[in-house]
Amino acid sequence: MQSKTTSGAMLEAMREKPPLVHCITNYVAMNIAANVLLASGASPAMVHAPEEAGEFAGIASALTVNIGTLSTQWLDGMRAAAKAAASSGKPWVLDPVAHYATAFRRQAVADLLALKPTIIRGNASEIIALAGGESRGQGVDSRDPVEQAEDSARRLAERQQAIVAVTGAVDFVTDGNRAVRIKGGSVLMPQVTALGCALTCLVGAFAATAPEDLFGATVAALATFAVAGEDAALGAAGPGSFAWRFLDALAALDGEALDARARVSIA
Ligand SMILES: Nc1ncnc2c1ncn2[C@@H]1O[C@H](COP(=O)(O)OP(=O)(O)OP(=O)(O)O)[C@@H](O)[C@H]1O
Ligand SMILES: Cc1ncsc1CCO
Ligand SMILES: [Mg+2]
Repeated sequence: MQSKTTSGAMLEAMREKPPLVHCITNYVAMNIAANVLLASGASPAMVHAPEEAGEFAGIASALTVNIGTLSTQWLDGMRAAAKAAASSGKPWVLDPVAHYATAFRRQAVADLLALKPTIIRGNASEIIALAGGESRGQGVDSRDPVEQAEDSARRLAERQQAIVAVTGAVDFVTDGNRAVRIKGGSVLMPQVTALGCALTCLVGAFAATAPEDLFGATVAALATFAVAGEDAALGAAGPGSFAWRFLDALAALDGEALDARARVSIA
């Protein structure tokens, strides 16, 4: 890999010193996202009220913002938190859930992009639309292959000066200059709601652990999901048993196994 420290070393470092991760995510995702962070060794806190979100972002080591179940109040909290994170130089991750669906979401994402997220994580339909292309997404679900979003991701990364992660059957990460693909996971993953949202929070956790290598941190989070997803699929009878097996697989994964099994290639 291209980073100085490996994905596995980052996972071990996170477990050694659990980072406090400020997550503003949606109602659907809050529980699974918090459990994903705990199983991976991070310390999640779901804080969205505008009265406290800015203050809390000052305490946490990284922020993640997800517009899945948006309201005006929540958006106020997101803006306050993003401003606080940006002004104190902390990494913050944007998950632009279904931003193409309504005028309210489009405006919200434009406002948040102006606050310069350090990392953007979305599915292929979201990233294509964010770069100005025609996406086939339906609500929160992607209907485009990741390969089709790769050029969009590169353009978006250059325009925003951010790292862009596109997830799907084969994930893609770019900073506009470098790019990698990550294989793994399971077809059951998009059958379990909010796993992508939970992954966005985990990207924040790795970014908090390795703020000096945000590209490597993003790859580490995606590789962690890819390997744990393969393990969880082994005995799963369907999405229900996959979901609990996935948490167990995350908790059981160690740095050595992650490095040995991560399938990351330069794109
Ligand atoms: N067909 C697939 N095969 C393997 N892994 C997959 C597949 N589709 C998605 N994944 C994995 O599922 C995880 C979530 O990515 P996905 O693209 O489904 O997010 P999302 O659409 O934002 O999800 P949500 O909105 O439900 O939170 C990622 O780790 C991704 O690699
Ligand atoms: C189903 C759903 N609706 C709004 S957010 C969300 C979680 C997956 O993105
Ligand atoms: Mg999503």
